[in-house]
Amino acid sequence: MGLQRQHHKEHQQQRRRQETSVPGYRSSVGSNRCRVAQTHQHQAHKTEEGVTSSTTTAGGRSVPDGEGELTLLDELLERCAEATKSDAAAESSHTGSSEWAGFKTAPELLEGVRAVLSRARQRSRHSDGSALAWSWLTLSPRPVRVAVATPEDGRVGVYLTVLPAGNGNPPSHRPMYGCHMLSRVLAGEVEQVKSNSKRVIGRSTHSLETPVWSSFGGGARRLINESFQPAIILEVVMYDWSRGSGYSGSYAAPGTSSSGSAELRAEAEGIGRAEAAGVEGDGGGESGPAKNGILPIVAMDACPCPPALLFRDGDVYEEEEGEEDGGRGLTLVRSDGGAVEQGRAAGEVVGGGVEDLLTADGLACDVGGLDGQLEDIVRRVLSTRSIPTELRQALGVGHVRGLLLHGPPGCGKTLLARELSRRLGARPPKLVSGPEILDKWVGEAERKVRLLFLDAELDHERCVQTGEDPAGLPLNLICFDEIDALCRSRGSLSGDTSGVRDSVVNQILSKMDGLVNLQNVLVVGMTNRKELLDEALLRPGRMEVCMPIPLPDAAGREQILAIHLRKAREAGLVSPEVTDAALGKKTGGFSGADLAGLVRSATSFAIADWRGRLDGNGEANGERAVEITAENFEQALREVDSSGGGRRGRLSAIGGAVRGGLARVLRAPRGGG
Ligand SMILES: Nc1ncnc2c1ncn2[C@@H]1O[C@H](COP(=O)(O)OP(=O)(O)OP(=O)(O)O)[C@@H](O)[C@H]1O
Repeated sequence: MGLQRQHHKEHQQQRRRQETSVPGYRSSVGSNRCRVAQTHQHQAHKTEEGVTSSTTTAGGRSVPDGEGELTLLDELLERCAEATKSDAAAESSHTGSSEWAGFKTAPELLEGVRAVLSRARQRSRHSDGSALAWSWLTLSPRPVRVAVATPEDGRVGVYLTVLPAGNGNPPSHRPMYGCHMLSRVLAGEVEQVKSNSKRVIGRSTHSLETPVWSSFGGGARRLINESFQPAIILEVVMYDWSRGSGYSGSYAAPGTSSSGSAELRAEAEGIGRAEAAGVEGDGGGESGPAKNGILPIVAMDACPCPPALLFRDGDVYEEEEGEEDGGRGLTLVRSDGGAVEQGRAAGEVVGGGVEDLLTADGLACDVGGLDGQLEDIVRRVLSTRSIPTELRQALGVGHVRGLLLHGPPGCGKTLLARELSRRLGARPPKLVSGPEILDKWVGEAERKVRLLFLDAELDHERCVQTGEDPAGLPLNLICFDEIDALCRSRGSLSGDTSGVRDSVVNQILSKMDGLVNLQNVLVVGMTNRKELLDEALLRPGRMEVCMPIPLPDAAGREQILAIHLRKAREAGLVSPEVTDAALGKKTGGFSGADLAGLVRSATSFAIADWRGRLDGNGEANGERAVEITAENFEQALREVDSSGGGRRGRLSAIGGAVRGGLARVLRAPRGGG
């Protein structure tokens, strides 16, 4: 108690200091909404997995990450304390959630949760990997999961789910079978959790509408969560391992189940063992063992389970229901009491995305000059994903899991990958750049790589456990820009970073083609320096399809110009004398980026012309507002050419070819050697 209280006290002081140093920053429990909104403002600036992180924008101000996290954590603690009190009162008056309390009572659970949160707060003072869970809570729409063990055969999983604002949430939750679940909104706009459960007592059916806690026993439930505001929801899943139910997460009951991601489990349980052995500074006190019958922590990590895994589309649930006491469900009700409708998660295309792309026209509208490449990508990478599984199995082929886009800068590699992921990604795509992954902390880069593959692995694991057909799994697209920064030939570097890079290469290789044969992953790598890549990465089964993305030819340049002039043309702001064909001929050696720059430059000349024509009243002398003319393009060509456009593209293409040739020569086995 002592040390923990001391930490808490210190932190309260720190928070008070924050309040005075950050204008407008409030910390009372009543300011939850503001806090959560801030949290999500931060989140909006993040890349997946919080790969880059420096500051939080809170109401336009800059707040160091750590401070924001700690304050949020404190607040959750306060909330838990309040909840414990109110539930204790409810139970003592027999009005609370005691019906499911045969397993553990709400106050006891909350005590356990509080203990976990307290420890997490202490740990988050250290800038080591274990603090990641909390930074993740504040940065990610995915839940942080804290697993709390009971001394008997059961285990209690605690999910803190951070829901982002708006409609981009996964719409429904998938329960673990045979679990009991409770949920409470700890902070945020969602104030009421309404249970749709129906229970038959005697001859009458009672609808259970508990405003705060909801309990569930196995089977399906639904979380309808479109268009509500950000919230942090605490869910407690009580799970009896001994029943061997179909729990689909990454934790396994100690000593059980050989399926699934052993690595993840090992990682989680590794932390757990360390916790149980008191390796990480516990501080004793409230979080000591077996308080209220709950061992406070077995494991805590940045939760690998995205809501999309736990919570799936409601329609799916309708099918899975049909148990005797069906009709279970969970509806989140907006704080304004408004209707909450069911919706699909943003970007949830699933399967249909592949079908749509099969003509290659779907992509061609935004990416120019790469028709041949698009057709090849569709044929080599996507076609197996569009045929029935039986046919694919009869053909004896697996899916291609890796695609490498390589070529000179500015020719559309990143653009193509983005378009692919936008149109194809059933899961929100993960786009990271190689240098972002590298980290000064030992093991951190590898961990970031593992996290990138986590969703796919968990999906896969769920299929293994439930016997579902993995062919129906949504595709996880992982894009590494500048992959040469990560996957250099092993042993080619010297100095401090060489070991890190080598083990990152190993990590990526093992994820792409490891023991678990993930069919639901497509890794897209992009590079200007293919010759630097580790050859093992390029072998079939890994980055199997290597697609050159060269400088566009005249026809390609026409297409790209048409794309970049499309909007202005539609608005009637481009002179008819400007033709893509004529411009295409004049821009030999230009990359797509050069052409985009050319259009921007011509537009700037057109705007300058228009401004020059304005009279004193701001009227453009009766002429059309802005018109991009052929003359503007001539000016732009002179400007862009003098700054190296085109020439740069040509040189870089020549440089690439020379480097590639050299690398091949150097790698070739020496004759007679
Ligand atoms: N084929 C293309 N079609 C349309 N626009 C293009 C094309 N190629 C490049 N562009 C334009 O150039 C910009 C930069 O291209 P992109 O970042 O995709 O190039 P890249 O090949 O990934 O370059 P780098 O290797 O330097 O990262 C794009 O956002 C787009 O505006």
